[in-house]
Amino acid sequence: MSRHAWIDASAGVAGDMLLGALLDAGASLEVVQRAVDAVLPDSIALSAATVTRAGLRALKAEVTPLVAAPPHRTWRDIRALLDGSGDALAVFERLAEAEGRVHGVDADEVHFHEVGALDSVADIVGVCAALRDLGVTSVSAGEVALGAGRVRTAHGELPVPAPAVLELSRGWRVTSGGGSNELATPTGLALIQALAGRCEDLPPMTVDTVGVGAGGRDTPGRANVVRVVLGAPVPSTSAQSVVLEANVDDLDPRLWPGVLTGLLAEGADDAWLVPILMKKGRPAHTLTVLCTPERAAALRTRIFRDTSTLGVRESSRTKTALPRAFREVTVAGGTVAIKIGYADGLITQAMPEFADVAALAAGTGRPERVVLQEALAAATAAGLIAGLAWAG
Ligand SMILES: O=C([S-])c1cc(C(=O)S)c[n+]([C@@H]2O[C@H](COP(=O)(O)O)[C@@H](O)[C@H]2O)c1
Ligand code: NI
Repeated sequence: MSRHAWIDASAGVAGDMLLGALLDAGASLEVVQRAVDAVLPDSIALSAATVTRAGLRALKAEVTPLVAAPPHRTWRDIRALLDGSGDALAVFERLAEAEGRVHGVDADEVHFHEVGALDSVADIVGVCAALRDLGVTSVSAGEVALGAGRVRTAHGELPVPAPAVLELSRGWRVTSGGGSNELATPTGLALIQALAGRCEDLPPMTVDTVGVGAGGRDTPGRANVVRVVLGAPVPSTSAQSVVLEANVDDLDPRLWPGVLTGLLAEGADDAWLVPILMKKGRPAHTLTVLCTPERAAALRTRIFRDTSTLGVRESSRTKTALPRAFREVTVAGGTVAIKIGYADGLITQAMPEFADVAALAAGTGRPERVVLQEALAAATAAGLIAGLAWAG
């Protein structure tokens, strides 16, 4: 089963905020502590406390070092520490690359100060363990607020967004978010960049859990929190389609119906002919086939096999398909399937399947148009009324 986590970092993000949000969403503190202990034995105590931030309840993850951290650690040291924890390693690799670019040194030689401290290693290992514990199979995140002003660090005073944060923002939608505080830390951004597959506003999903994680500061007027929204992703209704086309002027016209039937049998979503006037004034047809990228090769071969064309044009299109469902209605002499299209959960289209109408008409000896009218009336009586979504 797939479970999606969407991260709302519109008020900023730090490692401990994200950890708090995932614990609030139900990740087990014991499981997370065990994962941290495996990397940093007897070094970190994790706890969580309910707090409020600008009037909102949130969970504050506390990451307490039990030992003094070594003053300088290179990426090489930390890589050895994280050996075997693939996702945490990927997050730290992002940090190392960003720090390397900022300080003009090779990633392997980066010396971490605050960022490599025990608590950020614990944040990263903890967030990865919490996501696993929650059964999360995919992650995305929205625009990230970075903050403004200046911050005190081991490098002295740095402008906000901190240089490593800006490096880690490449390719992501960000904003200052107003105010004059640091809202996103390098660890927070690295977690998002390494774990979230894409930057997007809240995607279509059936939400089951919301977790709210607190940052350290309580700023009036703006809740210093990260939220995670967990649920089942709703399959996308827009998909890539392929269009195959050929202009044909020399095929015996009696062959065309069989060509179209054969293409549909080969897996085309649709196939049609448009009469055209070609070069040299020749009457001809454009054959168009719509299909999924997976079926394109077989359908191209079929076009070459069944028609006289010497070339097939191919282009890629985005297709938006409304979610659809079928309901059966009963009319005199049998049943007819009604194909229903939905937009935002409302019925936009409810149409009897014509193959059912034709079969019933043939079987009962009644005109197709009468069976069609009966099926439409039965659909309306069943509450399947098309056009409601467009009613204003
Ligand atoms: O430790 C280092 S090298 C460091 C570099 C930078 C740069 O932007 S470069 C920034 N900082 C600041 O450290 C704290 C802690 O960050 P975490 O990611 O560990 O939460 C934060 O204020 C950074 O701006 C440190
Ligand atoms: Ni730095």
